[in-house]
Order: sequence, then structure tokens, then C-alpha cells
Amino acid sequence: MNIAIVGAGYVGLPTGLALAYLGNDIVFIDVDSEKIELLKKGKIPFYEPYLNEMLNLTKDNVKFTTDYKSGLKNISIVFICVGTPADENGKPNLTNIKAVAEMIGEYRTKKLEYVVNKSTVPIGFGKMLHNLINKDHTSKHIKGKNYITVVSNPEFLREGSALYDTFYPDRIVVGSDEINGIEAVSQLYSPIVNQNFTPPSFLQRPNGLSAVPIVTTDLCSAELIKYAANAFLAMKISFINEIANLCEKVGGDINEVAKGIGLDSRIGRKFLNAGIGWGGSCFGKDTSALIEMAKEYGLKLHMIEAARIVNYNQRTIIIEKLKTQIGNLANKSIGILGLSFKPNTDDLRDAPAIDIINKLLSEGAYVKVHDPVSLQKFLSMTNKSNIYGNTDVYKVIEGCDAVFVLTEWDIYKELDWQMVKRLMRGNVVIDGRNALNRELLIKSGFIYIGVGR
Ligand SMILES: NC(=O)c1ccc[n+]([C@@H]2O[C@H](COP(=O)([O-])OP(=O)(O)OC[C@H]3O[C@@H](n4cnc5c(N)ncnc54)[C@H](O)[C@@H]3O)[C@@H](O)[C@H]2O)c1
Ligand SMILES: O=c1ccn([C@@H]2O[C@H](COP(=O)(O)OP(=O)(O)O[C@H]3O[C@H](CO)[C@@H](O)[C@H](O)[C@H]3O)[C@@H](O)[C@H]2O)c(=O)[nH]1
Repeated sequence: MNIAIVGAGYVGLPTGLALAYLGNDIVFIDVDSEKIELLKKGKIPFYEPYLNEMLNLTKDNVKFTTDYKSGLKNISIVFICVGTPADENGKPNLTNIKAVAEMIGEYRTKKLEYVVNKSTVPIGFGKMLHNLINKDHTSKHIKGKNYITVVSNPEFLREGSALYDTFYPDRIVVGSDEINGIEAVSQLYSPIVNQNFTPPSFLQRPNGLSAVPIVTTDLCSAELIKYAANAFLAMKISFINEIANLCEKVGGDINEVAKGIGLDSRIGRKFLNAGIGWGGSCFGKDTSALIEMAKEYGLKLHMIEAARIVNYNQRTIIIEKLKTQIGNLANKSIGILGLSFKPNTDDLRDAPAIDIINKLLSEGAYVKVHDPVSLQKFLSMTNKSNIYGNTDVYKVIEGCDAVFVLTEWDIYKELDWQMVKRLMRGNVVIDGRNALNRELLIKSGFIYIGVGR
């Protein structure tokens, strides 16, 4: 199958490379010429495990271009994977995806039959997309173009395990109001649904996985499934964080509580890790989009609103905890270990670290930062004075009054705490992800502060 992937980002690249690995010919179309040039040279423009290896394996089946006209030649399916960031009112900004629809409308050939949307869009957008793409079809000037079926195929991959999640998803959702769309996209995914492909060495199939459920549904339901899934996960994290805050007051260890409730199969242990809360490109923007969408129908989404409040409060509470230990932050040196919103990614979108750093700076602290992959990206984004970064974690720790761990990268779990103790000026370690060995730190002479413990 000849497939175009529009948007070579965190979603588009893993999706396209996986489809190429399964035997399809893929053209990536992206407006970012720098990104396309890097990809043409075989370089992945951001950090995501195994994408380099996958690009190497599929290089004969993939092409990269900024040009829609040549990109869409001979293409029968287009996947849309462009960003839909929140605008200043918390609503999804649809400028990119509307521009894509215009370009597809303009440059599609007779061969093009299906447009599959993977971008997260407001409920009902698929219908609008259908009208935008097919607008010539209903006019007198069909210009040799044929009718296009729109399909919603929301994406559930997690950054940091994007390829793994693409090959071994919990489910695949395919929504369309036209049965041929559902059939064509289901067919495309059949190697994954039936798990009848030979996995690359770096992506071993999970034990016991023999088939992946596929949910076929209408356009609107597919679009809502995406938002509902993210909202539920976001609420689950905020729930455990709220219980963690209670643990701190009444006594108790949130890890024990999470274990105790997580063993109930109706609840499950996943996404019950307490800490500084969620960040990233999705939970924040998607919960806000859902709230705004519901408002348009006169509905208030109380639980999702509460989840957001709890989440963003965690970023303040953690600083209050520091202040109870070391008092006023003016002229204090504070180390930040971890900038990415979670490990195994360089993504800094809505990263809790950024808010926490800004709050520390606003209170007059001197902030020293480290991250194994996103340090340079962070430093190039910030124009603030009073920030020092170094790729050597021990140089960052040196002279600090307190150190925060904000992303649970393995290297922080494996620090030489004796050396850290010698290097620091103070002795406060704030574990924003409950990732460190608390007993070891206390034994090494630190004041250890976790979340809900
Ligand atoms: N990042 C995730 O983990 C994730 C997971 C599931 C769903 N999603 C959703 O998928 C969509 C894409 O997210 P992402 O994180 O991959 O974004 P991204 O910013 O990493 O990538 C989007 C790409 O689209 C390109 N682009 C923008 N406008 C374009 C245009 N008019 N024509 C061609 N290319 C264009 C950009 O240059 C960029 O390379 C969003 O709607 C997001 O909500 C993201
Ligand atoms: O128990 C937990 C689990 C996660 N997090 C935090 O939650 C955020 C999001 O984590 P995760 O969901 O693993 O990362 P994303 O890559 O943002 O993936 C989410 O958002 C994507 C974009 O929509 C969806 O496709 C995925 O299914 C959904 O998990 C991160 O800051 C994590 O640190 C916690 O605080 N506690």
C-alpha cells in the first residue's frame, strides 16, 4: 500500500515507520524543512527509543518531503498526524490540521481513497474534515478527483515507548461513518491485530500476546474515546496524588496504599504512581479541550476540572515542602535532576520541571539543572539568568542546598549518594517521583522528602 504520513513528529514517525516495517511504502510530508532534511540524512529529529534503528530497517520503503504535490502522488491512504496544541483558551488549535485538509483537497489524485486522522481533534471534527476534503466533489468542478472516506484512528502511544505501543497496543480504534473506511483501515492493521509479523530484535513481543482487540465504531465515538481515555488516566493520577497528600497529613505510605488498592482488578496498579503529577503534550491539553468542548453544550465536567486543579497544585506543594526545610529561597542553590516530563523522552511540553523552575527563580533561587537528554533543548528555550546547566550530574549537584528529582531517569536512582552528600552544601533531597531508595538516603544522612510517604 502507498501511504502518506502528514506530520513526522512523535506520533507520525513511529506510525509511518511501523507501517513501513509491515511492508507498506511510506512518504512522510512535513512543513518543517529542517526536520525533513535531518530525516533524509537518516537522523531522528527528537529522542525516542529505537526510532533510529527502525528507520535503518525501513530506509528502502520510506521517503521524506515538504512538498504535498509530489508527496501525494500515487498515494491511496493519508494519515494525518499533525499537532493540535491548545490555544490560549484551552481549546484545540486546529490551524495545522485545517491547513493539511486544504492541501489534501488541493493535491490529492484519483488514487487517494482514505484520509485517516490520528491527531487528537474535537468531537465532530472528522465530519468537518470530510467536508473540507471533499468540497470539490460536491461542486461542479470535480477536477478529476474522487470521493474520499474519512476515518478516525486515534493514537494511544506513550512517548518513550512509542514503537512498542504501536506494535503491541492494548487496542486499535477505527471509527468511520462509512463501512469501506473501517474495512480498509482494519485491513491495514491486520498484521498487528493478528500479531503475524516477525518483530525486530529490539521490540520483543510481550509474553502471551496473540491478538490485539480492534474497536470499530463511528467517527464521533472514536474521537471521544481518545479524550475519555486520557481524561480517565489523568484523573487516576490526580486521585492517587490527592490520597498521597492525605497520607502526609494522617500518616501512611502512598506506595503501600497504591499497592493495596491496585491489586483490586477493578482498579489496577498502573497509573497510581504519586508525585508531582502529569505533564507532557497530551493530558493537559486534552483534559482542557474536553472541558471546553463540554462547556459548548452547557455541561461542566466536574471530575476532570478537579483532576486538573489537583495536578497543577502538586507543582506548588513540592516547593512549599522545600521551604519548610530550608526557609526563604532567596540566593539558595537548588538542583533540578530531570527536565523531560517523563523518562525516555526529550519532550518538555507542559513538563512539571519548567513550572517548578520558574517558581524557584521567582523566589530568588539559583537553579542548577540536569537531564540526560533534554538539557540542551531546555537551555536553548530559556533566556533566564540564574540558571546553570551541565551534562555532568555531579557538577549540577555540587554546592546545592537542596536537590529535586523531577524525572525518574535511571541514572538518578543509581547516584553515588556518598559523593552527593560530600558535594552538596545542604542535605535536602526532594523526590518528586518517589523513585529513590528512601532508606538508603536517610542512612546516608539526607533529609528525604517524597510524595505521600
Ligand atoms: N505525542 C504523543 O504522545 C501523542 C500520542 C497520541 C496522540 N497524539 C496527538 O497526535 C497529534 C500529533 O502529536 P505529536 O506529538 O506527534 O506532534 P509533533 O509536534 O511532534 O508533530 C507534529 C508534526 O506536524 C508537522 N506539521 C504541522 N503542520 C503541518 C502541516 N500543515 N503539514 C504538514 N506537517 C505539519 C510539524 O512540523 C510536526 O513535525 C496531536 O494531535 C496529539 O494530540 C500525540
Ligand atoms: O502513575 C503515573 C503515571 C504517569 N504519570 C505522569 O503522567 C504523565 C504522562 O505519562 P504517560 O501517560 O506515560 O505519557 P504520555 O506519553 O503523555 O502518554 C499519554 O498521552 C498520550 C497522548 O495522548 C496517549 O497516547 C497515551 O496513551 C497516554 O498515556 C507523565 O508526566 C508521567 O510522569 C504519573 O505522574 N503517575
